[in-house]
Amino acid sequence: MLHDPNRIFVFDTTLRDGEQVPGSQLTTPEKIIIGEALQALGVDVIEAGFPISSPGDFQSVVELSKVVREPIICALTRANKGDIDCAAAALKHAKRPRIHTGIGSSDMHIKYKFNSTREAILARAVEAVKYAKQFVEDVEFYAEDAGRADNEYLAQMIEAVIAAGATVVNIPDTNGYCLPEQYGAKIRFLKENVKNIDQAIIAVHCHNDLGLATANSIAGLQNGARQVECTINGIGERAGNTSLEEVVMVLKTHQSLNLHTNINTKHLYPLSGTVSRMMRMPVQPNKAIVGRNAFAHSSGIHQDGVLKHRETYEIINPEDVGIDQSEIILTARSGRHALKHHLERLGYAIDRIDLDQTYQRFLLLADEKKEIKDDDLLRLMGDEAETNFKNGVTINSLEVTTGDQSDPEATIKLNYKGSEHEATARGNGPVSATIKAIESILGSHNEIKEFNIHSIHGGSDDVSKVDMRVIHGDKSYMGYGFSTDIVRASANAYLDALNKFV
Ligand SMILES: CC(=O)SCCNC(=O)CCNC(=O)[C@H](O)C(C)(C)COP(=O)(O)OP(=O)(O)OC[C@H]1O[C@@H](n2cnc3c(N)ncnc32)[C@H](O)[C@@H]1OP(=O)(O)O
Ligand SMILES: CC(C)C(=O)C(=O)O
Repeated sequence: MLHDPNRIFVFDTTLRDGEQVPGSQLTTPEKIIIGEALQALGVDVIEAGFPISSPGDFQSVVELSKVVREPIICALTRANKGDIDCAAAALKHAKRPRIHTGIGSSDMHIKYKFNSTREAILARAVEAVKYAKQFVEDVEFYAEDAGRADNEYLAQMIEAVIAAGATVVNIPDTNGYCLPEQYGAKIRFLKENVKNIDQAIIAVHCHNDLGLATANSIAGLQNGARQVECTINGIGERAGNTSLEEVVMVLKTHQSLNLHTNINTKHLYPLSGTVSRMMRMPVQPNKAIVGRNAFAHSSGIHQDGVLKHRETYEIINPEDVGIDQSEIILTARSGRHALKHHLERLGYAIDRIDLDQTYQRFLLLADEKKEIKDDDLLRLMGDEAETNFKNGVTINSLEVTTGDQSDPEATIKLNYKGSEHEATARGNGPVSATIKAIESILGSHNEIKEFNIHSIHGGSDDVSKVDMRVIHGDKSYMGYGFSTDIVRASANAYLDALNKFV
């Protein structure tokens, strides 16, 4: 029934299973932003919510259905009429609606959750699919806890729900229990033993309780499943779901699997950041594909290799997932090649430096600090004073008003081109007001790519250190500023960067 037998349909459930993470609940406008980004990413199905669960979730499915028109919009239900009625109502504006209904299929669920029998549960499954079919053509059935279900019984259930009209049959490893070989064999068993299986698409929906969600999903796809259910950053109930970016990049990297998706992988990293911020779920630094360290190299042998030929230590081109470039992080485990690379990047003429001697001094500093940043290198090279304010744009005074009753406002007096200039500006915070005031005097706007505030010792009365990367033309300049006032430290950092090119 599929045009392309090797095409994998990506079913994203960030807004439903992902949103089951405690503290990650989204508002309707947030769901719409993520939904539109998922559409741009190229997912085939968006599971938008569980409409019966709350009026807010119902409304989110309604609103998302109105504006996100390309992917199928799916709503989850239990196997009962009330849930299905509610999902059908929530999907009434969807261009391509799908109801996702289902029930537990393992003896554990049948006995303890439902206090029921296999026969009665199978009958409820069929009834739910038939009922959902009265509202929409596209009905997906989930056999909850299929990972622990008896394969013979599961096959009977799947055959019955396909006969009742299910277009997609989802075989969830709800508790992340299976080994990849077991899960792959389960999908193969269904392919071989369910008579009408070719009338539906098999979906894999794996949880990560043993860290096997991606491996299990791939095993399922290798054995005949053609829809993968996943979430951005792998978020979801308990240890999470299969991570969309992982499964997509496995398929892209291993062309020999001969399976492909419609995902525009360059959107993966930006969308990971959006989801992380909106759901208040930081991405672990070593997370595959989208973690901060996924393309960061910090040990000398690796750094040397990457600098000589990126692919010695990178199986994925960071640009393919929307990351500008890999990072070479200087630590006490770095070698001369990495140090030279950073010194050259900061504009030092390497032929005028005694690299061995600099490297020894670098190691002493690196043993004291976990990471050597640009400002540490500048200080190591004794260069900071030289670049700081060398073109003479300096601050004479800075007054800032801020609070929660009006927009923050900054008035700044700068020494610029031999005379004093004053400007006032408003922003969404005191730092943005100050930067805008500086820019109105200098008559230029520069993008700030990175902006970090650190306290040196830790107290609220501490000196803050601000570093920022300012983009000017096709170059970027680091700026550093210090002050007990974070706004003043930010202004100092901005001017430090500006003075390198003004
Ligand atoms: C594996 C998954 O991720 S499934 C999705 C999980 N997501 C959620 O649960 C979030 C949304 N859930 C909710 O908002 C609420 O739990 C609701 C609205 C669905 C139900 O709330 P309540 O009616 O108060 O029931 P509660 O959640 O306490 O218990 C679940 C009931 O549903 C039944 N049930 C559970 N799964 C199913 C199913 N697939 N089909 C039919 N009934 C089911 C349980 O047996 C229990 O019924 P009982 O009251 O007869 O014992
Ligand atoms: C609702 C189903 C698909 C689910 O989330 C699970 O079984 O994990």
